[in-house]
Amino acid sequence: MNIPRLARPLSSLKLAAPDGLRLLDSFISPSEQEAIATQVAHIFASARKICHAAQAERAHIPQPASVKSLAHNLSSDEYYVPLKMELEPGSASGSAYFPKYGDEGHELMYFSKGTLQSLPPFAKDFIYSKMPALSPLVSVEGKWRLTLNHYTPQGLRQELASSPATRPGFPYHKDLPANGDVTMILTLQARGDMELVPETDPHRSPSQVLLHPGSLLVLSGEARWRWLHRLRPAPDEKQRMSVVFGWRGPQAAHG
Ligand SMILES: O=C(O)CCC(=O)C(=O)O
Ligand SMILES: [Fe+2]
Repeated sequence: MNIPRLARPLSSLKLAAPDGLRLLDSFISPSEQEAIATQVAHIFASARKICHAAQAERAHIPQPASVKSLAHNLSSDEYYVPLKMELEPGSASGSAYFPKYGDEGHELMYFSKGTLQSLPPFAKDFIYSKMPALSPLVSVEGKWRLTLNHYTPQGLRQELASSPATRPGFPYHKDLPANGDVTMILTLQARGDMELVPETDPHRSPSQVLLHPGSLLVLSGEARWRWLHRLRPAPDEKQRMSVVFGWRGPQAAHG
């Protein structure tokens, strides 16, 4: 295979890593990170704004008590807002925005259409310019899905109180089949502490991977389909964002 070797095999990976996991440190430069982070922050800011306006509108419509209490009982995981955002002139991208996805401070958004053309411009540019480096594992052709994660630290240190801030994590999961055969996680702004366990032995001590800003973690094969991964909550005041690309090849057997 023509895939670049692990840039940091021993210091970033502790314990045996699953087959199909590759960590590409410094996959993009600091200025590329900055440019992508600006775009992702802008998309989240627009989503919050649209959501806020829609809630304000709903608040003006009197709701029966039964509806109100039902709404309060909804698990936060089930609450998402479908959005159409015009990210480039003349074309609207459909997405689903979760203001709180599990842990407090974790916002998630995915772009649902599954085509390269429906993704925000920064994601298309990234795929066209950077994916050739992953050939032949991944190619530009095929289906693309994009998930954006935004993790805001909670309980920021006050002048007098000394409770440390904690950045939320993302609990153990396996990416949905709809996310395709290869998952690629681009880390922005702050380091992520990832842990992985085999789904058949979830209580064993996890393999650990440090995701440095600018790194790309590639999960395929065993690592994609047979292992679970999570991001540990971190005692850190820095916000972190991740851009997760899911790719399915044109010949893939899965529907
Ligand atoms: O934020 C991360 O690094 C991981 C995100 C993730 O696992 C996902 O979006 O499925
Ligand atoms: Fe994931």
